[in-house]
Amino acid sequence: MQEEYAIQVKNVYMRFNLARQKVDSLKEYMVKRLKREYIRDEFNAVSDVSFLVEKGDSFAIIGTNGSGKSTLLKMISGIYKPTSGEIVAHGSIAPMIELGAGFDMELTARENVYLNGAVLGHTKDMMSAHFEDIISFAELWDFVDVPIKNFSSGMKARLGFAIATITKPDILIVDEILSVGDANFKEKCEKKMAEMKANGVTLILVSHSIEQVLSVCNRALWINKGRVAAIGDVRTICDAYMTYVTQN
Ligand SMILES: Nc1ncnc2c1ncn2[C@@H]1O[C@H](COP(=O)(O)OP(=O)(O)OP(=O)(O)O)[C@@H](O)[C@H]1O
Repeated sequence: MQEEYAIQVKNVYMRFNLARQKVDSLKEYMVKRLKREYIRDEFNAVSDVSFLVEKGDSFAIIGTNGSGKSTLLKMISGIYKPTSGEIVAHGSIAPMIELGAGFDMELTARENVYLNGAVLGHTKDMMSAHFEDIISFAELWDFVDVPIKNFSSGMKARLGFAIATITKPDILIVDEILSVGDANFKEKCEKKMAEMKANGVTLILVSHSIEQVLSVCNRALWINKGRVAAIGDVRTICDAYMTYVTQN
């Protein structure tokens, strides 16, 4: 793989097993399995997906509900191992994928900054050095010693985004979670993403807001039923996707 690429995804598949019937106990499960009555449906959430993200690109992944966007992001972040295929990433990755991932709901915002920092591979000193900036960006000074189980989803997203971006990753992966933020926070995040972009950070963004995708990204992948529908310049791909959505 050539070094100008931040991420290479090659012929990637992700297969899930779905239980067809409800089983209430382990005993019932074992009996059904022995009798071969327990049937599982296998399906590919992602099928034969290949693409390259160049260093410094802001790359959007768009598609309808259930098309495989989050599954793809989880594989790129190393949360899921592809069933087959290969993913190579050059550089450190900060994933902001699931709201609250890397957080302990019983701990305070202050404690979670250190916990989440450790999950992302950063030292305590590093997190202390950035602590004030993180809380300021998230605008959470009034809640810094409150357990985050009492936070709204927008407050959790603010904290997660502030931690993920303060540590200057090479590749920032942002899933739909920004959608829970209010208009002011969304604007702040977009500004921050633009600043990171200017500093050469590669961004991968999943969003249902075509407006946001067009304002933040330069390239896009449209994924449909787990397969690549189209890939290229952001405007061309968004136009094709919007035409498809309005016709279906
Ligand atoms: N852990 C899992 N086990 C089984 N099926 C799963 C799992 N995670 C996702 N799926 C299924 O895989 C498909 C793709 O899901 P995914 O969350 O990647 O879609 P998405 O494009 O991110 O959707 P949305 O826009 O609704 O967030 C869906 O049919 C979903 O039900």
